Amino acid sequence: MPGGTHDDPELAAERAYLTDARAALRRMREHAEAQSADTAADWVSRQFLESLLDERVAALADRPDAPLFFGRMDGAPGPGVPGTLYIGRRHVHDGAEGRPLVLDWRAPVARAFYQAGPGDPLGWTRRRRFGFQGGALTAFEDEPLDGRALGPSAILTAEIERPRTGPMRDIVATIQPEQDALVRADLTVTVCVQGAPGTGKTAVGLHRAAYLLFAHRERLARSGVLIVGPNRAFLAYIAAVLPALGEVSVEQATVDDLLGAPAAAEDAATAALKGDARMADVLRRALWLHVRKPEDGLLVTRGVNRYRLADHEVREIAAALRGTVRYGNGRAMFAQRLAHQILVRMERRGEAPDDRVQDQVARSRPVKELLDRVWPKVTPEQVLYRLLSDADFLADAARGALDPAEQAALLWTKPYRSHRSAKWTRADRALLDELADLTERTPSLGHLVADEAQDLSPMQLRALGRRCANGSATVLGDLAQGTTPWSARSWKEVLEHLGQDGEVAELATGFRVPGTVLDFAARLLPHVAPGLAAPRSLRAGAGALAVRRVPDLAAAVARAAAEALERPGSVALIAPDAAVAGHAAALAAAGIARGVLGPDGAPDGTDARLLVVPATVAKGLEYDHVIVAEPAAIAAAEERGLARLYVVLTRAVSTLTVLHTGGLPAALAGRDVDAGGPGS
Ligand SMILES: Nc1ncnc2c1ncn2[C@@H]1O[C@H](COP(=O)(O)OP(=O)(O)OP(=O)(O)O)[C@@H](O)[C@H]1O
Repeated sequence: MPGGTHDDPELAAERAYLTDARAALRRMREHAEAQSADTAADWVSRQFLESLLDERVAALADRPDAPLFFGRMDGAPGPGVPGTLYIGRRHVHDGAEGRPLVLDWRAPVARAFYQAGPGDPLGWTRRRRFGFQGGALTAFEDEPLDGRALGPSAILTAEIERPRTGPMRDIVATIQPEQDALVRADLTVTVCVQGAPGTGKTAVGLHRAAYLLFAHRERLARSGVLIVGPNRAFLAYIAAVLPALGEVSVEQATVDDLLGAPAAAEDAATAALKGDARMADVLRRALWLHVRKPEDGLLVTRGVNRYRLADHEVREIAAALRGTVRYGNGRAMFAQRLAHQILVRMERRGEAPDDRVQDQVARSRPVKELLDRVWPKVTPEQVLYRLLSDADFLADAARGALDPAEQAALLWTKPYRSHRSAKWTRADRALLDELADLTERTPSLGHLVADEAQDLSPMQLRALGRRCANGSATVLGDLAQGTTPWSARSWKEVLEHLGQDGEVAELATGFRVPGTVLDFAARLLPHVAPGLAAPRSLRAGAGALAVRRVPDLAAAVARAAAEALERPGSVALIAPDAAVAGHAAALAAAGIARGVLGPDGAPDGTDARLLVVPATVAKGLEYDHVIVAEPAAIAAAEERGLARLYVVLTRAVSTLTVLHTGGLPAALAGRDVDAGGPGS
């Protein structure tokens, strides 16, 4: 029901309202700018106040490209709520009377904009959505909430089909009811979202972070919010969403950023074994094997006096602590408890030592020597080094957890000279993190969002779980897009490894991928995730798919790229990793400007509209036009190659062109595919 043409008086009234709201925002900003930090009592407070005021002024900027409001609700919702509400990215009020002109989309009353429907209008009679071009209000669309069935929203469809240029955009104007329910889930609740490609999981995770920061600003400002994504390209792609929603203080990181980048690679089977949750027990035992049974007592001399603890007393103190506290704390407590017993001896002799004496004894040479024999200081690197290089030590630590063949697989074939020269792999990094936590507690954040979580190993999930142990998490992913040998088979297990109780929700409507393309990719589903239902797309996508057998791949790629570049929006050629350099060179030779994403997802600095993307980096990304070169080679390149291909085939917003020379993988082939689509 699109409404509002250019000379419509109602559209003119809405434009006038926008002008008023912009003027009010300008006044709010001027007011904030006029505030002074001079009232601060001291220099430190002044600095703090100045930065707060700067932040406030920045938050009140009127971004010309981002509409100040995008929706309006009319009706009689109940006492205390105005009959008309405008919903936007932030609160705007009329300075003189404090009258709200625009309501932040995250405010509780704004929920109706996303949730009200003919079945449950929540007291409202009409929802209006606004269409903008640049910063100008150009159209509106009304949806009556009086029981009549709603047609699809033209503004939503236009928003989805708007060509992609640059990084991911926010979706505040068009969040769908089932997405909104996840975005607004309570801070205490861990939400786990299973969703097919393009159902908006990433968007939901980012908007949930923004919502939680609004609803629990103080608490989360203290404890922090972290977004974890699969690689640099993905983080760069999503980086602009939260700042556009006014949230600049959310940390975004890859697992490598958190745990340390790998310095060596290893085979998938070993990595999978190291990522297995059984390693947690092995590591715990390996660390505690360093605590030895005390053989001797303790003799402390102070001046002419000597104080003695019998060997059995020392043993009792060690035994009481062993395994009940973190290793590092245990060492400190062992020293203190020994010193305390010495103090008791002193008191028995009529002395009156104070706490300082206990500290001195705890730091004394005899206590230190005993500590080094019984409860030595060890670093995570020392423990893991020993575990991976000393077969007997590994056998002790892994007894009952790993069989002999698994133990043999863990040992380095060529051990490093020392723990200092060891080159740690990505899986080792998670083990080191576990050991660090067994030694000293990892601080917890308030909330953690983990995207593409299906790819994380149990040990990596445990590492993330530690970082939200006193908070909650939003876990996002798709079991069908699991491409690592340790990819999750069930969300229940993922939540268990993360250490969080959570509800699993499913998003079923695809917003990115046109229907014909999604149906084509879904042929792979029975092979990659047999339990999952085929996703359904919001858009039919006639003419969006072309699958061509070609005699000369390089020539066909160049032709498809040139055709795609004639259309608006971003273009990607996704190819097997090993073929990326060849395609990049061939395109350059054909005179077609292109950028290349590196193996870690870092762009090469060129700003060409066509990007050559290695298949293993494409996860989470999207482009208007996607060309996939040689799907069979993508499928054959790795153990879960069909899942990788499923990811690759679901990156397109408008068109997908699949080019192959030697046939498609059997799982994908069908009689109807070598025809039609873009450019035919
Ligand atoms: N409610 C919505 N309104 C408009 N666009 C939407 C909506 N939900 C999702 N989208 C768009 O659909 C696309 C896919 O969203 P997103 O990347 O969050 O999906 P995803 O489920 O994480 O996909 P993948 O599994 O492939 O990583 C994005 O361009 C996003 O902006």
